[in-house]
Amino acid sequence: MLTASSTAHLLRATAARLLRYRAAMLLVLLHLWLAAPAIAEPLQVGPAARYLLGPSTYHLVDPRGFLGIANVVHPDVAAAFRPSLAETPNFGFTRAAVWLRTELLNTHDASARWILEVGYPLLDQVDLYVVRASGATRMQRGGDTLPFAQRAAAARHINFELELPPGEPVTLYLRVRSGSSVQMPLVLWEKHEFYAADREEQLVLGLYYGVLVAMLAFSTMVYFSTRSRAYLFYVGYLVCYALLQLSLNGLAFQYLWPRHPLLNEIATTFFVGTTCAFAVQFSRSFLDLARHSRVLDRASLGAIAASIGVALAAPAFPYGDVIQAATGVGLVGSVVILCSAVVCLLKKEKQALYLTLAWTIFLVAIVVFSLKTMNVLPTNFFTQNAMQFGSALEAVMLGFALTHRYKLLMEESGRLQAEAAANLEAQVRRRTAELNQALQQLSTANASLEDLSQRDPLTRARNRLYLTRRFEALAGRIEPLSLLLLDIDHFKRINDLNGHGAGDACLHHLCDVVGHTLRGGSDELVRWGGEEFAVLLPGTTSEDARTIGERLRIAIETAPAQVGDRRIAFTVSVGVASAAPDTAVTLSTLVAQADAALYGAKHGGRNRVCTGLGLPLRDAAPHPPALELQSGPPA
Ligand SMILES: Nc1nc2c(ncn2[C@@H]2O[C@H](COP(=O)(O)OP(=O)(O)OP(=O)(O)O)[C@@H](O)[C@H]2O)c(=O)[nH]1
Repeated sequence: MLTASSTAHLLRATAARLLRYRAAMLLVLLHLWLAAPAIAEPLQVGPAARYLLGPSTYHLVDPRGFLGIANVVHPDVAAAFRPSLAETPNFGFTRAAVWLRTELLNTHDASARWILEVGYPLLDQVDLYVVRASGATRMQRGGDTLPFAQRAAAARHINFELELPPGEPVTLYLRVRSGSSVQMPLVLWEKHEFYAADREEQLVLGLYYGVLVAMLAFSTMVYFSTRSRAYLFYVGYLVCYALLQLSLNGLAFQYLWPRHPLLNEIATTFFVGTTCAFAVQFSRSFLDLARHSRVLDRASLGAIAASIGVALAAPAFPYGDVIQAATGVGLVGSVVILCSAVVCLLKKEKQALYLTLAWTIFLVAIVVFSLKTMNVLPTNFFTQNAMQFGSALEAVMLGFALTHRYKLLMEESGRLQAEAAANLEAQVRRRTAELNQALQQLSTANASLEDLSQRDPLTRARNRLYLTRRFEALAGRIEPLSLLLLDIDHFKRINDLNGHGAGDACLHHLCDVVGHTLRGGSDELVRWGGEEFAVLLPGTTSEDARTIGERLRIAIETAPAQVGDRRIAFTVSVGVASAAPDTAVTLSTLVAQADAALYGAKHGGRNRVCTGLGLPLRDAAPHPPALELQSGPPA
């Protein structure tokens, strides 16, 4: 305790300093002394479980923070205290030490235990002096610069345990200094009620964080399924925002880092910065802002840079400086997001509607909470938890926004898939058609090659290969079959007299004449080699074959070839071979028979038709056969 003389000395020194540094303040104080109301009656603490002390407190602002308890209990200084009147005495951001004084009188229960709760968890130093009527003073320290374990009750708000002897007035002095805003929601609780209320509050907060965690899980899953970065930024925003809320309401200090008051101090400003950065980046990405407004996109980038600056400054600069910058950044970020959402909404971007609603709800919640803090709105469950309700609703609304976006993404992906499937189908159809066409061309080319391989290149008549295959195809026939062999008479002479080209022309001419003379259908002319031709006559008896041979001979004899300006007449000798119905015969046998008959025709004087007789049909004839019939002009 200080002596009276030392107190007087200290007061004089105080007054001198005030005079020196704050003359204006002194005038105000003098005015206050004159106008100060008499010290009110102590607040009577009775059977109620909870007392709001705000309206019954008096305060004194000590700008330099040099006043101690010994000074403030002095009647002269005590008279300078002013009634707070507000439910929550609020001094904003101030470097001054703030003194609060309230007087209590327990009129009720000797056994009751009391807790004094300071409901603003960010206050750095809160010293409580309990001054008994006897003058005995007891001091307790509190605030978030002390480890959490030093709190009287393990609760998120700063608190002190009090003894209030029945019938004895007790004066409480609270000295507060803080880098944060100095707000003093003071509540006196009956101890059991305090714990019961704390449990209820924890339940509400648990529900709130449950909503945030659910949104977090949902967005994380959607991010991994869509890889859309807007979801990632939203997840970042939710994590930082949840940590910010935990820091602001004291739960982070209670549960996450109770032994690290310094970390607690840094956390708030750090998470304001990161939350703001993620929120703005989320809105940029979500709204595809660069496409809609370059100005707002740049403003967003600026807000993000400032937010990151705040987060980096958090551990490096005093809390009191950074928190003010953080508040400004948070405000600018919110305005930029809201403007971006409204601009996109005006451009008929439907998903901007959700963002606008979400942010409006959040801002309304801030306003409600602020109005409650300013005592414009009453303190009740809703106004007290306005921020929690607002941000939970905001998170849900943003969840709607992301779900809507997810739906759009899925629709787009479905459309692209259907388009791709249709394209693929069309491509397959086109390729199949091309392939079929190529196959068709190939088969035509093959057929053409096949045809070419079975034709004589000079006369374009069929060749031996064709005859062989045709003959094989006739195997198992039941009709008769005949073969003629035609050989131009004295063809060497034609060549010699008219030239080889004229000889070729005669070969062509022969083919034309035979082609026109033969029956259509199955009769076929084949160039057998040189000036020798074969005619296959399926279903033709020996008799008919001879007749056809004779018709061909006459046609050739009577139709000379026209080669340039010359007419070249020539004749042919014809050998006929036949196989009876149902008899097996080989081509070589038939050819040998026809060749023998031709041999007979040549030797018989040429230009005639001879039929082979007595040949064994199954084997090749070793010798020229006897001739049955000779036809042609008289030798
Ligand atoms: N221009 C031409 N001449 C050919 C062709 N093939 C074979 N010759 C000729 O046909 C002639 C056949 O002569 P020969 O075998 O002596 O028979 P030939 O003169 O008709 O006498 P005979 O058959 O006994 O009436 C030869 O001079 C061959 O050069 C051809 O494609 N074009």
